Amino acid sequence: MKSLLSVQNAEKYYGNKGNVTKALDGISFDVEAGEFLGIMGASGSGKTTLLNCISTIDQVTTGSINVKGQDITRLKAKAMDHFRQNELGFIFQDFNLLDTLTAYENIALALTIKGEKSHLIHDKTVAVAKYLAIESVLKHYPYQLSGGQKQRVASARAIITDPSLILADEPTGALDSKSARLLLECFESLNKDLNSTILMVTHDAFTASYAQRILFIKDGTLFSEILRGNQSRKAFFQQIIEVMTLLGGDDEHVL
Ligand SMILES: Nc1ncnc2c1ncn2[C@@H]1O[C@H](COP(=O)(O)OP(=O)(O)OP(=O)(O)O)[C@@H](O)[C@H]1O
Repeated sequence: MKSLLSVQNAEKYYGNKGNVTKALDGISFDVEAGEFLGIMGASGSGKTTLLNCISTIDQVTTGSINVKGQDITRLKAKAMDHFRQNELGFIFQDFNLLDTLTAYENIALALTIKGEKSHLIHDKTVAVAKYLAIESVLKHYPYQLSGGQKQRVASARAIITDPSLILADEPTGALDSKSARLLLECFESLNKDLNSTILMVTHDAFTASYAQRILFIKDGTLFSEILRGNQSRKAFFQQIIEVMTLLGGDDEHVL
């Protein structure tokens, strides 16, 4: 089966002669459609750089990144916009909601920009909101929402266009543990019920334990990979902690 995402020998250098940082050092991996993949690693290991290169916010120095067979490192500006709009959904640590728009308007924005018919926008927005249990707050502005509600609005916004790939960067970073659990259960059902492909960067073992597979990155390269398989989430959590210990650090440093 062909991969949805294929990263091959990706290298990324920052800086210039005499002052070069190698943020990605020849990393390669594949993600199948319908996978829920976690990416972990110590601070500075290259997680955000990797996510930024996949999302075309940044560009690899060498190597290729294929999404649905298309090398996205070679896209021209217009094709890149199209790729971002149609293939990707973004979820950020700090929500990135527009403060002057209601939850409904935030969620519907991508469809509004696309020029979809308003009844279709309405039906889709309400359906997605119901799915994420935020239907009752659709008329609220971001300042009227809890952190957990904000992140579920942001998640609704990310999935409303049915993207091929959902990219989440520390999605639970600003949430209390109850809201984090609720959000991760939403991710789990998105992945199971709707077959959404999720790529989630996190430093948190609890958050990562909701993924099916985890890549551990060290110094811009792949250090280890573990699969949840049939084991319970708790057992997987323990396995994650063990790899984090091997990576060299405690909770505070390995992340
Ligand atoms: N724009 C930049 N210019 C120069 N160096 C950079 C830039 N962005 C990242 N780096 C460097 O690249 C390396 C990888 O950084 P990156 O932000 O990808 O790590 P990370 O794993 O996401 O870290 P964290 O968990 O702390 O967010 C680090 O050494 C960082 O200092």
